[in-house]
Amino acid sequence: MSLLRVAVPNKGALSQAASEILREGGYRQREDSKQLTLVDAENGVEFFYLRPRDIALYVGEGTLDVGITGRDLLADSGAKTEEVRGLGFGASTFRFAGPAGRYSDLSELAGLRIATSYTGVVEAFLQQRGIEATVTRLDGAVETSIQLGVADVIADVVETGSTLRRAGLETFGDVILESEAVLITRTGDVPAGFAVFERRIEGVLRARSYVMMDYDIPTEKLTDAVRLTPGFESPTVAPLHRDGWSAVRVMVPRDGSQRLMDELYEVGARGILLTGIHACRL
Ligand SMILES: Nc1ncnc2c1ncn2[C@@H]1O[C@H](COP(=O)(O)OP(=O)(O)OP(=O)(O)O)[C@@H](O)[C@H]1O
Ligand SMILES: O=P(O)(O)OC[C@H]1O[C@H](OP(=O)(O)OP(=O)(O)O)[C@H](O)[C@@H]1O
Ligand SMILES: [Mg+2]
Repeated sequence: MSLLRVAVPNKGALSQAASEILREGGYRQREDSKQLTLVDAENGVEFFYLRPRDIALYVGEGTLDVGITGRDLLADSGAKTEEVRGLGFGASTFRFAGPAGRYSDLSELAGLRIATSYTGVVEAFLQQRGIEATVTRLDGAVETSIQLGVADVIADVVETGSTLRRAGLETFGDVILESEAVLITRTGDVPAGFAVFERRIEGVLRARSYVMMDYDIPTEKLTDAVRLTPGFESPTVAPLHRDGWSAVRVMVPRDGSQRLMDELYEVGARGILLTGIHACRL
């Protein structure tokens, strides 16, 4: 049986979290950050540790079946790939920035020199808005290019904004693009073995964002309680040995689960328990 070939970021902001999600999905991951490939024959997958910027290219060409990369890098590459789903980590925005207080509107970009590592994204954005400006590609540390007189403004990844602040810069204009880590495949291609891989990743994401809730409730209040906790399909309800009471077991979103416990208590639920989900298939 042929192995599913999966590209994983080898360095940078996405690398650790990408390996973690795969490990939680039951896949073997490298122990040594210099290791470039790893075969997990038991699970039918071979991992290739590559620069996230190159991953869209390999997947677009069909050399590799699946990849984890950033939505912004994917957009910049112009590769023929499809975003299967967001992965809930590596969130960032892509913004224009200039010296603090200097610019406030995108219309001011006309005629300026813009430095960026994402020329594909910036040129497409400018074209779409009908703005003419000079775009210069730099590999990194683009914030410094203004101070060095190479550019008037930059377009770069902003996460906390602290790199910009330290360089005396601030963002202006609309967000160019919102990014996060994404799972990609080649456009129009569903590789063999991908369904299982995707289900495992999906299971990890669900297990991270949901918790299991158990509670006991007077049966006459069951309808009210189930309205608060509808679950995915429907909650499991079992009779308690004590007459007139039921036991409920249901998955609920982790966010807001404490408030939900308060509300259930108000409705009459008792013995309310929250437990983490280690893994799941839905
Ligand atoms: N704080 C961050 N800094 C840089 N990239 C981030 C950050 N948060 C998320 N990302 C995402 O990580 C991807 C960039 O990958 P890249 O390998 O260039 O990471 P990097 O941290 O810039 O690594 P390096 O600078 O060592 O090459 C993009 O998709 C970007 O949106
Ligand atoms: O908003 P922040 O939380 O400060 O993060 C954003 C900064 O992090 C990245 O740089 P990186 O460290 O990857 O260096 P690079 O520019 O050399 O890629 C990015 O290019 C920004 O400079
Ligand atoms: Mg970087």
